[in-house]
Amino acid sequence: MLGEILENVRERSPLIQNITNYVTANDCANITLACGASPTMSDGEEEAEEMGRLCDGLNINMGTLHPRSVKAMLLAGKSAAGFGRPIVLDPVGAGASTYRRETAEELLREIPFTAIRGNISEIKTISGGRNSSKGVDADAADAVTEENLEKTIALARDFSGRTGAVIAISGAVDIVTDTKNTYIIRNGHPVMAKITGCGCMLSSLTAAYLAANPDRKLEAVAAAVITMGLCGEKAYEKMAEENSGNAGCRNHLIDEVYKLTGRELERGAKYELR
Ligand SMILES: Nc1ncnc2c1ncn2[C@@H]1O[C@H](COP(=O)(O)OP(=O)(O)OP(=O)(O)O)[C@@H](O)[C@H]1O
Ligand SMILES: Cc1ncsc1CCO
Ligand SMILES: [Mg+2]
Repeated sequence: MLGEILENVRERSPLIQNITNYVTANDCANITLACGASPTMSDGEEEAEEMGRLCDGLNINMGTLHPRSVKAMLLAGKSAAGFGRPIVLDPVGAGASTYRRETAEELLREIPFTAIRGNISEIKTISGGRNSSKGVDADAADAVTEENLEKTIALARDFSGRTGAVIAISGAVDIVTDTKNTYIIRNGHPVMAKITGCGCMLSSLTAAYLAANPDRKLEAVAAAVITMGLCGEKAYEKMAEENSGNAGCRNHLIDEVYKLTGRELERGAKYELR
């Protein structure tokens, strides 16, 4: 079932529009290709509306915000929504500045997101109006632990109810939930927090998986999160064999997504569904 979701991406090869940051844009484009989809990274407001129509899915990432990109996000988001395309929000560093927090609020007001994917600090900020963060990375004090797992699931389910979106919280433990069902995912490796853009790449994957599986939203987001975690584990093994660093690991990560089969995804998945 989860494997079928990846196979559908390869079969249907959806076009994914990414309005994203300049730090990790190239990695997002390559991981989109690696999973079998096709990326476009254009962020000009002049073509945003047309791109929103042309694409099969849209990923909006707040990593390096400025007024022109925000205009493009709003235009593309409204256009994509009008054509029923799935739209993902990655609220990068939402708590780091007033501009980011207010932009996240505006995007949430104006665009009906299909999924919202962020680290725990970002999701806490945009779900509760809290105003703190450690830049674009999760604050260690927010980490999801076995002790606060239930509370975190409740927060994510409540946020899903208020937005209508599937909520994905990434970290050592990943939570993917709608209002009723929750995947608790334990794939991944700590080295992933040392590669900038693992979260950004995951959001691009999420848009691709959703676009190819529009009727299985929760499963599609969970399959994307498991793909990223599992390929992170495989990439770490290669990194350790080679004694390379985080840049080598980043390349292996993209390669592992390229090579992953549906069957391997199912075999390697470590999750509990509640
Ligand atoms: N300590 C960890 N153990 C296992 N997997 C992890 C760990 N930290 C992050 N990951 C994995 O890394 C990926 C990205 O999650 P993370 O929460 O670091 O995103 P992020 O903060 O948005 O990243 P970025 O903004 O750099 O793109 C997810 O697949 C997650 O499961
Ligand atoms: C480091 C960084 N700064 C803005 S976006 C980005 C990539 C990770 O989110
Ligand atoms: Mg991020």
